[in-house]
Amino acid sequence: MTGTWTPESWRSIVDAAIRDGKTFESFQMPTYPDAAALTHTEETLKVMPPLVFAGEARNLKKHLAEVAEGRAFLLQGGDCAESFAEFRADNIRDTFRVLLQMAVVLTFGAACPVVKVGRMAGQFAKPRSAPTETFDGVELPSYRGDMINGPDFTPADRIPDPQRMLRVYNQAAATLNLLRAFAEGGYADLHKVHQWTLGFVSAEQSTRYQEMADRIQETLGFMEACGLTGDRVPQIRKTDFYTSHEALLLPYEQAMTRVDSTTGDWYCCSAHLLWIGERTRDLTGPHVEFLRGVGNPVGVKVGPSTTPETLLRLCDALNPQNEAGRLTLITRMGAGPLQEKLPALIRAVQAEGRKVVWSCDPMHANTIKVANGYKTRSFDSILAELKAFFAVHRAEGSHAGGLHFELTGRDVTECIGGSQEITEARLGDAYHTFCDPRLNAAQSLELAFLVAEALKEERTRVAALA
Ligand SMILES: O=C[C@H](O)[C@H](O)COP(=O)(O)O
Ligand SMILES: C=C(OP(=O)(O)O)C(=O)O
Repeated sequence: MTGTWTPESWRSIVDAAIRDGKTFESFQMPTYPDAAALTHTEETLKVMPPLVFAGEARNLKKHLAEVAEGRAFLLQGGDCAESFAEFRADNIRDTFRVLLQMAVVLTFGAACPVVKVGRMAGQFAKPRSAPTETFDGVELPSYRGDMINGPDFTPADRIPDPQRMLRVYNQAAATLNLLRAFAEGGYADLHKVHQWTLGFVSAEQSTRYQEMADRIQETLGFMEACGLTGDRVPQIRKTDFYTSHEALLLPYEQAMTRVDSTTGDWYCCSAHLLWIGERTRDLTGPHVEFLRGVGNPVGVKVGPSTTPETLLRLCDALNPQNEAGRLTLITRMGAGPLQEKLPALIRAVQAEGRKVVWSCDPMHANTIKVANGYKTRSFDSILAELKAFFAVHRAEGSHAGGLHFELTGRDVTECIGGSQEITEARLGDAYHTFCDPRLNAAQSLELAFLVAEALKEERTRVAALA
């Protein structure tokens, strides 16, 4: 990856592969049947206002630099796949609220600043394990997310339609508008910590949360008595909230890429942070080529097959200046493989002094299909991977910097276990995901309390060594 980067330089990689008999699908992108309609959509998007400003992406990078240096923690989460059908204000609010609750549990429980990033306002394209799926002897192209084709199992719905990108743009703009209003317009005021509770959270989680909220309320009272009011400490009244998604559908991401007038650098203005998935992190592939040239903070998923050598080459390609906050490595291996593979990866990164954020996605290596046909994940496997992540980083003297969850603020039954004891038999009660199973709000909060303990322990240990 040493050639000149342009927003479209990824295309020459795809074109060369197509000449060798590959297709867009080889790179988890669709072949659009109507090329003129695709071009028209791209040209339309190119002149639309950006969804985020480059300055905001730079602010996020500064916050992530604090994470990379061990002084803060990253919480990233949201839907597996956002959808057109579930686009409603209460869904956005509930996911924002559970992230806010988790962040407050982590911040207060571990006395650690938390950088909040939603898998929201753009997470509409999905890589798939197989290009087609078969039901009752009928084979159709796989659903690839609402940005690409439709979820209904009909030939018409599964045709890739570029118009969907425009709908995504509009939905992302409206979602972002509401998120900004929640984050800055009073909803996220810490004085409201009692009001963020969710009715269906178990009695145990609820009591735990209320007790913590009481203590926060008391602390705020004390701070106010000392003159530290919301006017003087804006973080009490509002919060920073950022957006992210997998940069999978490159025609869309390219069309959303703009030159920042302040710095003259290119930024992909569809979200603050973009990541490359496990299936598309090929060093010579189009996704790495595209993201290497934009100024946003970027992430890359790191599965169990990643070797130390590959990881270092990804660092070279995506963070050649070794800038803290630019690159987040999101491991997703499962507890067992993580214990086996992560130490060597951390050591390689440490030996070369690479500045990265280490985050853990405990969802994607823990997907199972159960007898009744549902795809699910067990709370215990998710927790086991999180514990292994903290333990390995502790053993290697490295900062376990963040978490990446597929979650929703709704009371769904998609993952089994947790204190609600969701069983396989209950999965069908409220299984609404468009792709992979998400933690519900109660399970998310339960994990946040457990992680706060691990984080507090890490911070106490580091403080004792200082
Ligand atoms: O979210 C991640 C992937 O898109 C998802 O796990 C793929 O699911 P599949 O294996 O059913 O294609
Ligand atoms: C597809 C995803 O994950 P991964 O690339 O790790 O499989 C995802 O996070 O949506």
